[in-house]
Amino acid sequence: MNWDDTTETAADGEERLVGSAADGEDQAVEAALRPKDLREFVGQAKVREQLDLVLRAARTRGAAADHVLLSGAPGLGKTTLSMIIAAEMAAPIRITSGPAIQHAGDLAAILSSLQDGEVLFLDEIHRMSRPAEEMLYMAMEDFRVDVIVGKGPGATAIPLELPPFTLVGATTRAGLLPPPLRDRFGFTAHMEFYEPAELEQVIHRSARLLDVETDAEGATEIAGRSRGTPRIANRLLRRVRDYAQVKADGVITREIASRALAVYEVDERGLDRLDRGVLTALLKLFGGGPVGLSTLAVAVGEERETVEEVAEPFLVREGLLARTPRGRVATPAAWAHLGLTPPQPPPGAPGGAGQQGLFGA
Ligand SMILES: Nc1ncnc2c1ncn2[C@@H]1O[C@H](COP(=O)(O)OP(=O)(O)OP(=O)(O)O)[C@@H](O)[C@H]1O
Repeated sequence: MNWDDTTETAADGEERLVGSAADGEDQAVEAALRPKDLREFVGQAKVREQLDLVLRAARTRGAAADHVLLSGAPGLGKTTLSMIIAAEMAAPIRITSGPAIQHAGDLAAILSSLQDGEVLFLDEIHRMSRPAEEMLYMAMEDFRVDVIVGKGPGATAIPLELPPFTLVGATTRAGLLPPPLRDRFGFTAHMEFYEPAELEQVIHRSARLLDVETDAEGATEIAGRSRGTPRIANRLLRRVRDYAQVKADGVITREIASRALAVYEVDERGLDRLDRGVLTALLKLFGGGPVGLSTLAVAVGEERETVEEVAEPFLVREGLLARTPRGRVATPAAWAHLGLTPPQPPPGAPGGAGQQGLFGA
């Protein structure tokens, strides 16, 4: 699977309980829920093992760790890992993001004020401006930047020595990084979506920190609806906690989790109202497709972009919908998930209406 295709937009987290970008409430509580060291960090076993080696080796040498590139969808723990890197190196951390660095001078100001060994976390590194990016090449490789003073023919480059530092770049789109930038990272890790059992661990840990009692089945129920993403798991946990406290005795069981998430219209597979609306239209109005994106969007009453960027990535990832050259097509799993029966082909016809794109004879 090419995960770049399945990355949700930053906008989707604003109103959706199952959006993977951080909303205001997430930002307020996430600091409290972040694991503080590699042992507490759940899942991503290979990344943890490799990073542990990189950091131990750097500590042994008494040097700053190699630059680290973390790629993966929003909410999988890139910011958390960057903070862990700083903590494990007993180094301070500076946090900024690509869109905040539009001029090379912005970057020069940050780099020149770094302390020896400091970790610089650069989120959305693929969104930095080109001049800043070029300055970063030299900074990463030689711990030096050329600051340009003046303009036109009289401009001069003044070299500026930097202290050794560790750049941790994070991106949802590793494919968009220019190769010269990608090549300057000593260690690159791709974060995968989490398995349900790993999300259960995240939920139990967060429940302990939030002081809410959760039984094993309650955590399983929430994990199954969390779309492989710790941020969503933590958010659903908070909504289920509200329900448990208002409508029950405060303890999260399977029954309570499932009743709470029914209120929020998040189904047992993590689809919300928008996702189900798209699937329902595709199945009921278009016999499972193929149907063009614009037609589907009109049928759902949403913008084309909303269907394409917000709903579809997860439906594709879940194997419920396929994007084909002839249009959007539902898979057999989509029919099963909504409890509907695919139309049968008339006798002698090659394949059913809903199956033409993907499964036609
Ligand atoms: N492996 C993990 N174990 C426990 N909690 C985790 C893990 N990964 C992420 N979390 C929790 O999920 C939330 C989101 O994590 P984080 O902010 O690090 O994601 P991110 O990948 O940086 O997202 P974005 O790309 O939107 O910045 C945090 O509250 C964090 O505590």
